[in-house]
Amino acid sequence: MLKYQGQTVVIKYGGNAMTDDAIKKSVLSDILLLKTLGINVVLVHGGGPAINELLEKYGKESKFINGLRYTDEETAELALTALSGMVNKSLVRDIQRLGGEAIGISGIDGRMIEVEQLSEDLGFVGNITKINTEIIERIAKTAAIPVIATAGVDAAGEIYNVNADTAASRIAGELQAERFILLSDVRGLYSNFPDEASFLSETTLSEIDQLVAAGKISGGMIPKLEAIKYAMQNGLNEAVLLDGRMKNSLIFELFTSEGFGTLIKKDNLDLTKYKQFMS
Ligand SMILES: Nc1ncnc2c1ncn2[C@@H]1O[C@H](COP(=O)(O)OP(=O)(O)O)[C@@H](O)[C@H]1O
Ligand SMILES: CC(=O)N[C@@H](CCC(=O)OP(=O)(O)O)C(=O)O
Repeated sequence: MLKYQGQTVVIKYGGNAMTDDAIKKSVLSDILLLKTLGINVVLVHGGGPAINELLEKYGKESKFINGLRYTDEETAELALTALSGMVNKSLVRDIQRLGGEAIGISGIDGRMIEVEQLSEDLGFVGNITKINTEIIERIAKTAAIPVIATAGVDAAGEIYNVNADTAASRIAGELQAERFILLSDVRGLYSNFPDEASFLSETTLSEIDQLVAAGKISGGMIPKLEAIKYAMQNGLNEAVLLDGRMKNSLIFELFTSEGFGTLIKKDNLDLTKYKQFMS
C-alpha cells in the first residue's frame, strides 16, 4: 500500500508563496499527484497580497495588528472578493488546466466556518466558533480536491475575514488530518530569523513559547504559530512549516524520512517526572 493512501493531508497555501506562476503550477501538480496517489488532499489557501492589491485599487490602506488585518465592512467585502472570487477560482482553474478536478468553496458555503467577532479593535475579523466539515468530507471523497477560501459567517449571516492559517489549522484538527502542511514564503521556523544557521528542522510547542517570549517571532508568523498551537492542543498531532517557493518541497517533505521543513511536535515527555518508575 502506498504511504498516506486513504489518509487526509491538509495543505495551507499562503498568498506570499503563490507569487511565482511557474512555481505555483509546480506546487499544484504536486498536490494533484498526491490526490492521484489516493490521498485525501484538502487545500486551504490564503491570499494576503491579493487582498492588499484590491484594497489599494479602492484607495484603502492595509493595516495589521499582530499579523491580523484590521477589517471594516468594506474591507470584509473586498477580502471576500479577492479570496473567494480571485484566488480561489484561479487555483481551481489551474488545477483543472493541469488535468485535475477541483471544487472551490468558501467558509460561507454550507456555513463551513462559523465565527463571532474576535475583538472590536479588529472590526470584522472572525473568531472561529465551529467548523462544519461535512461539505469538505463530501468533496474529498470524490475525484475533486476541495479548495477552501477562509471567509466566515456569524449567527446573523454577517461575513467576516478569517486568517487563513487559523482556519486551516482548525480544519486540519477537525478532520484529524494525518499531516498538516503550511506552505509559506520561508524555509520554516528560525530561532533567530533570518540567520540561516538558526533554521529549526524540528521544534516543540514549548520551544515555540520560549521563542515568542524572547521576541524571536514577528508578523504573520505570530498567528500562524498560535493557530498551530491551538489545533495541536485540540487533537492535531503535528504540523509542518514548509517552503512553498521551492519546487517539489511537498514531495520531499512527505516522502523522505528527514522531511524538509520545520516539523512542529507536541512536547517531548519530561522523563524526570517518571524517574521513580525507571530505577
Ligand atoms: N522566527 C521566524 N522564523 C521564520 N519566519 C519568521 C520568523 N519571524 C517572522 N517570520 C516571518 O513570517 C513570514 C511568514 O508569515 P506570512 O508572511 O504570514 O506567511 P503566509 O503569507 O505564507 O501565511 C516569513 O516570511 C518571515 O518574514
Ligand atoms: C484576519 C486576516 O488577517 N485575514 C487575512 C486573510 C488572508 C490570509 O490569511 O492570507 P495569507 O495566508 O496569504 O496571509 C488577511 O486579510 O490578509
